[in-house]
Formats: sequence, structure tokens, C-alpha cells
Amino acid sequence: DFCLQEEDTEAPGTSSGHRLRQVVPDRDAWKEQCKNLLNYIFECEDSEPFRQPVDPQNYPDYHGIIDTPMDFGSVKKTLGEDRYENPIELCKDTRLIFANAKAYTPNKRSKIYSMTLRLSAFFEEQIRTIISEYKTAVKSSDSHKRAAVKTQ
Ligand SMILES: O=C(NCC1CC1)N1CCN(C(=O)c2ccco2)CC1
Repeated sequence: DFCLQEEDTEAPGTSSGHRLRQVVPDRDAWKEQCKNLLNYIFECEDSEPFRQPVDPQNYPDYHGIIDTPMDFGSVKKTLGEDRYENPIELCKDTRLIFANAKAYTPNKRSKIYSMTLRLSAFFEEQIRTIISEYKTAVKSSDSHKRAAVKTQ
């Protein structure tokens, strides 16, 4: 754990001597990490069918089978517009992309569905660390808040 200086309101390096450099996990780091992950996914050929919403002209039965369509373009847009509070929400929407493909596919050996299997394996590997570091950062920022209250 890191120490919290008692003069928490004073500017760093004040007359009360040097403050120790604080190492505080960044609770906003997940946003850039998810942006980078999405950019990598967009580079993957396997994401091609999932970068934009399904056009009902091409798949007239799609919206009768799938209640909540989702695609990586929408996830990227939501992230960019700061409409995700945390990476867990982004993970939920991304898992919906994969679940929709599994629900819609007529056959588990279909080309498009098989693309989601590789993509979801990669996504789950990457998102687990992002979520774990986010949860750690939230915990330590909570403990910081409790510590600060005690000193008041
Ligand atoms: O048209 C689509 N996307 C929009 C295209 C990129 C601009 N599709 C993706 C969703 N989808 C399936 O998940 C699926 C599973 C088995 C067969 O299809 C249907 C095809």
C-alpha cells in the first residue's frame, strides 16, 4: 500500500518538507486500454462482419431472432462518447456481439460464427487484466477516501 501524507491539502514539496512520490493506480486507465483493444480487434479480419450493425435488407429474419443487436462500431462509439462508466459495461456489450452470433447462426460450423470464437477467446484474454486492474484501482481509491476522512 502507499502512504498518504497528512497535509493532504498542501501543495507538493511545501515548507513541511518533501512529499513522497505517490504511486496511485489510475482508475481511468481502462478507457485507453479498451480503446487500444478495440483498435486491435478492428485490425483483425475476424471482426469484419461485426464492425457495423446488421442490415435487415441482407438478413430479414435477424431482428426477429436477435433482441439487442450489437457491433464493435457501436461499442467504440459508446466508449468514445464516455457512455461507459467502467470496463465491465464495455465487456457486457462485447459479449453480446458474440452471444448474438451464436444465437443467430444456423450452424456452429458457419464461417461467420467461427470467426467470433477466435475473436472472443482473444477478447476475454485481454479484458480480464483490464477489469482486474480497474477493480484494484477502485479499491485503493476507496481506501484513500476512507483514510482522508479519518484525518479530517
Ligand atoms: O451482416 C452482418 N454484419 C453487418 C455487415 C458487416 C456489415 N452479419 C454479422 C452478424 N451475423 C451473424 O452473426 C451470423 C452468424 C451466422 C451467420 O451470420 C450475420 C451477418
